[in-house]
Amino acid sequence: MIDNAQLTTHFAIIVAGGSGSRMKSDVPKQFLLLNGKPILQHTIERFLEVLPASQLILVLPAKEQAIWEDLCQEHDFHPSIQTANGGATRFQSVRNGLITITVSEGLVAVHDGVRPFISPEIIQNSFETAARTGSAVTCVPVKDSVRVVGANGVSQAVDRSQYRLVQTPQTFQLTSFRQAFQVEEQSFFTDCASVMEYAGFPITLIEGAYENIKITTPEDLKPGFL
Ligand SMILES: Nc1ccn([C@@H]2O[C@H](COP(=O)(O)OP(=O)(O)OP(=O)(O)O)[C@@H](O)[C@H]2O)c(=O)n1
Ligand SMILES: C[C@](O)(CO)[C@H](O)COP(=O)(O)O
Repeated sequence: MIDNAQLTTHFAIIVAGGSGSRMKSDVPKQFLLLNGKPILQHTIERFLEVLPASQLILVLPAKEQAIWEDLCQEHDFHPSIQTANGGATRFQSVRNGLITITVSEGLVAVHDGVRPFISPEIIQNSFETAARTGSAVTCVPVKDSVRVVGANGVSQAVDRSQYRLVQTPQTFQLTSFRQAFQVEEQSFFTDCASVMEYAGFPITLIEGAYENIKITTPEDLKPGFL
C-alpha cells in the first residue's frame, strides 16, 4: 500500500472505454467474465490493493455504463470510484479521465482495464519509479525472434535484445502528463509513453510481467489458455 501521506497525490486512471472490436463479442471485452467475475472487476481489485477507491478513475464507454452498473449489482462489487466517459480513441479516453483530477501535483498511473493480471508489486514499483524519475513504463523483453518487413515484402532478422514489449501501468508526474496531453492527437499514439515522448519528456522503463497480458482477441480467453 502507498504511504498514507501520499494517498491524496497518487491517482490511477483505468481505461475501459473501448469497444473491443478485435474480441468480436456482443459486449465490450472488459465486461466479459473471467473465473466468474468481470475482467474489469479483477483489474480494479488489483489496484484497490495499492490505492483507495477515492484515487481511482474509471473510464467507461459513454453508451454502455448501464452494463457495468448491472454487473456491479450482480457481483456485489460497490467501490466508490469516480467515472468518466470514454472517447473515440484511447488517447481521448485518457484525456477524459485526466480532467477529473483536480490536484495540481502528484502522480498518475494509466492502466488498461483489460490487463486483469497486473500485480500490486508492479503498480507499487511504477509509482516509486515515477516519483524518482518522472515516468515509469512497464515492459518485458521479447521472447520470440523478430523480423522487420520492408515495403517490398522482404524481411530481415533484427536483434531482439534491443526491443521491449510495452505494457501498462504507465505512470507519470501529473504536471508533465497534463502538458503532454495538450498536444494534438497523432495517429502513432498507441499508449501514454508515446504521447509523453512526443511532448519531449524522457521515458523510464520498468520490469513488467509476461502474465500481464492485454486481453485483445478471442484466443486470449480460451479455456485452459489463461
Ligand atoms: N477509445 C478507447 C479505446 C480503448 N480504450 C481502452 O484501452 C485499453 C486497451 O485498448 P484495446 O485493447 O485496444 O481495447 P479496445 O479499443 O476496446 O479494442 P479494439 O482495439 O479491439 O477495438 C482497453 O482497456 C480499452 O477499453 C479506451 O478506454 N477508449
Ligand atoms: C497501451 C498498450 O496496452 C501498451 O501495450 C497498447 O499500446 C494498447 O494498444 P491497443 O492497440 O489500443 O490495444
